[in-house]
Amino acid sequence: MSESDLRQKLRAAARQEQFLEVVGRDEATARFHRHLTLAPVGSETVPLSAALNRVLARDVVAGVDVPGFDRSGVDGFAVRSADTVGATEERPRVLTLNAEVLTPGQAPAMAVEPGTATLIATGGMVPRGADAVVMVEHTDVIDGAVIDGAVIDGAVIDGAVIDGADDAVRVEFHRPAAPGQFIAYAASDIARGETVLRAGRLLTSREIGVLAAIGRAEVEVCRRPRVAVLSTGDEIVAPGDPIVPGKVYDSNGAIVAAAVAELGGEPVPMGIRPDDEAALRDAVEQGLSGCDMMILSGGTSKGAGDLCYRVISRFTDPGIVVHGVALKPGKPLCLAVTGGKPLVVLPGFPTSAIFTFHEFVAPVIRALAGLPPERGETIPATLPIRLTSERGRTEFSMVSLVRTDAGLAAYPLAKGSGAVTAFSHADGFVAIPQHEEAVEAGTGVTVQLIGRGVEPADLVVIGSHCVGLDHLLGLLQRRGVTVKVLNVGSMGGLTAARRGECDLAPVHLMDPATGRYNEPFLAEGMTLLPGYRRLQGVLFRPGDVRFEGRDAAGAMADAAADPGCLMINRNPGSGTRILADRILAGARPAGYQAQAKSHNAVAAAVAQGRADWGLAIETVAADYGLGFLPLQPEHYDFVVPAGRLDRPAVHAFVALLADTEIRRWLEAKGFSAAPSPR
Ligand SMILES: Nc1nc2c(c(=O)[nH]1)N[C@H]1C(S)=C(S)[C@@H](COP(=O)(O)OP(=O)(O)OC[C@H]3O[C@@H](n4cnc5c(N)ncnc54)[C@H](O)[C@@H]3O)O[C@H]1N2
Ligand code: MOO
Repeated sequence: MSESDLRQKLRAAARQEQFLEVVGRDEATARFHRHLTLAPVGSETVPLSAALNRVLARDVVAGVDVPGFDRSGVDGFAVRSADTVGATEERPRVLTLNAEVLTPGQAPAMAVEPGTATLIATGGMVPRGADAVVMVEHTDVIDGAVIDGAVIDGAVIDGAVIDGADDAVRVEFHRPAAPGQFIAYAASDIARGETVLRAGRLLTSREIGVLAAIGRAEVEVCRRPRVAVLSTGDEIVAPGDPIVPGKVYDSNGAIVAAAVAELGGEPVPMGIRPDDEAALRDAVEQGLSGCDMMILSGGTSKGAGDLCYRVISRFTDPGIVVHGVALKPGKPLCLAVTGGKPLVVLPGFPTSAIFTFHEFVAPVIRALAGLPPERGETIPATLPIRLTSERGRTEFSMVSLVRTDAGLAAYPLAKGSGAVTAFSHADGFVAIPQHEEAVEAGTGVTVQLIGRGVEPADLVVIGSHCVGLDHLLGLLQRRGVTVKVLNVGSMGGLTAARRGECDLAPVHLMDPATGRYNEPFLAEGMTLLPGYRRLQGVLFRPGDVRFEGRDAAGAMADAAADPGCLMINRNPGSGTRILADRILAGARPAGYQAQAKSHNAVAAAVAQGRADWGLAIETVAADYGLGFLPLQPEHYDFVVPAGRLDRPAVHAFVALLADTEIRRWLEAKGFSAAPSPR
């Protein structure tokens, strides 16, 4: 490309198209629904064996009674209850046995006349005259040679005829029978003509059981709406393919397809298309022709190459009805309808994509699939930390809920719209109205629950992240201890421990005055469980002579004086930042303001050349193939808040920490796990 062509392209890309009109959530929904038929796309009949997770298309009315006859619920004797009145162990009532045995499936030939009883098995048809069944355990056969308990299954005397007054078999009844005792009357479960299941019901194993009980071999279910799912963007790579920096695995395609299936739709994955208008046009045409609905993601905002919206704008029946919603995440959402079919472009950012999917698209899929609208559940909680928000958009913050003595605390999972994990780790979200800029710590909020709601964990861990701890917690989970982890850094963990929000706060905080780790930070009543040590040092690319073979402090001093040698720093409040500031003693190397939030982020920046050096732990340097100059071991310990030490899950964790096998594993991973001199 010539330089002038390039300049022209740059100018065009820099002058971005604006959103059509940013509207509120309710207005966006109303505009979308106005052009849609929110009803099942059709129905089909399937065998019961294929009915699981389908949605019933019509009410099901029973054509038979269940049970279809008066049925005995026990092995015993069918009697007239009046004949047993006053029976006791000492003065039993004696009845004469009728000459038939009622096994299940066999219609009675004889009535139970006064003074008689008929031997009947569980599931047998109660004969005329009888109004109760007495369990065999509460009787004695006077002529024991013919009948004992084992006979009742029908094996021994099945078909045998006990006739003649001389041969009469008599049975003693030791307690009175209540009328109706152990009889399930015909139609007591399901009556013929009764509506047993209603349209819109999701068929689980339980509903399938009901259908089988009334003799249905097939059932009419809603046809699953076919939903084409397409990811767009030059940078998007299919999972399984190799990846290089700058590219991104297609998570939207997988999550949207799975969510469509969860909602009763049939996802039709169309893979990935690059930012190419013709390719996108073809894909949209193909998706719309074979499906009831199409969902794209990416390329809907203002960036160079955001083509989806342009491709869709050619539809005018009515085509795009919303482009831009006053929500965060989700602003660039594009909702369109063509040929009566919904056509949606979700924002590319994963959290934005899945959030807008659940807000705007899921209700439509449910309706097309025949499912009733989902009822949103809310729960009150308190914000433990201040939450800021962008004015002008209703902001939804994903939160993770933690139980405290004072109720639930809602921890914001502040990872931004680009994160993939925020939605999957969240228990729910809170909305910050569009005119508010912040919600202060301690404010009561209403949490809209997602998924299965709040699941209390046995062990709540809030604080600094470490791969060593990940391993320990994984072992605990496998031993049946449920764990909830929130990585909020050492300072955040300490504050959570002070408020009693966690069982363990992993921390690595050095007191700048004394150089001592963790202990100086403990508040009254807190206990410190000694963990292990991690070697902190300088990360650099192998072969960089500014660092290779040098001592860490000297190399840092020289780097700080060289404007061409870029540092990547850590966030204030992290243990590593405290260490860096202590060693730099007021020096401000180039790059000092760039603050990564984890050891891994420091390593990635150095490995990819966006920075030349930074401080992190040795294990991470090894993972990224980087050089490492050791500075000092830091203590990674666990703060236990007052009153939590005796919890069984904490005990289990303490036992793990003491396990020789585990300490050996930690040593092998580069952590120093020997009892630490303090
Ligand atoms: N100047 C402005 N820039 C942006 C604005 C704005 O108002 N003014 N809005 C921002 C908001 S809000 C969002 S959300 C994003 C969404 O942009 P797009 O929908 O155009 O999405 P892309 O630019 O294509 O991608 C954004 C981001 O997401 C990644 N991505 C895309 N597809 C996938 C996928 N299938 N799986 C995983 N990740 C995906 C992509 O690589 C980008 O990192 O725009 C802001 N910009
Ligand atoms: O609305 Mo975007 O989804 O803020 O990130």
